[in-house]
Amino acid sequence: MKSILSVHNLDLSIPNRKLFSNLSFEIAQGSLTCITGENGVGKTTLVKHLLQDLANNYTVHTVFNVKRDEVQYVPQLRNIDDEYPLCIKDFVAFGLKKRNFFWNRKPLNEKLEQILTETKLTRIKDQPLGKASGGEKQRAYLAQALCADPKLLILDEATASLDTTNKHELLQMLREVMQQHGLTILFITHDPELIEQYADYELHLEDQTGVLLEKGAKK
Ligand SMILES: Nc1ncnc2c1ncn2[C@@H]1O[C@H](COP(=O)(O)OP(=O)(O)OP(=O)(O)O)[C@@H](O)[C@H]1O
Repeated sequence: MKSILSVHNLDLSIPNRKLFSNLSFEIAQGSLTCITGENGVGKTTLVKHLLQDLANNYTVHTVFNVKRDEVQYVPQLRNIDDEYPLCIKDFVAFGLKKRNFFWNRKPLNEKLEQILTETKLTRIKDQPLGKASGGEKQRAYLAQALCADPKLLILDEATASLDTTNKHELLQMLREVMQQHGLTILFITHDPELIEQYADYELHLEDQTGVLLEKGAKK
């Protein structure tokens, strides 16, 4: 197994509480791993800590086979209210890396349209994101993250507010884009049905430690 991330004997505390003690696990490249555990166990804190180590090149407890700008984190909460003015396409385009002053618009536009197609947003791309449904918003967050060409994509409770149909649609989409873009995905969730159907692995966090379970989702 080629790992994209390995964690060795990590201790992690917040003020007045130890979240993890001697936590060790590896994440396989090209896999979809669900991170599970009770509310407050430390899933989000762990992910944020790993990203900090990566950004600071701190390799005592964590070894990454990606660079920080190859990782996209889609957070649990966003401030997108009904009045949010940007249309879906413009919101998604924020993910494009336009570092070069002389960047050529045509390939970037083609890439944007391709990602809008993959995330089934083409039909509604000119509508305001603020008026989009929960499922459409999640697809827009995913599309924006894909525009940055990540190798590792981390989604925090992306299905929490979605109905069953939309949850399955998002996970099916994730498996498709995973293959098309050669991605590795970490997906924080509480949903056992989604884990059984779509995860290759489950990293279950409990009692200050974690156990990695093989799930073997359909490829
Ligand atoms: N900066 C901080 N200062 C103090 N406490 C914090 C801080 N960040 C997180 N916590 C606490 O750490 C614990 C773990 O929080 P975290 O959000 O990582 O849990 P989680 O497993 O992602 O939970 P959920 O499933 O509810 O999203 C919680 O009790 C939270 O209140």
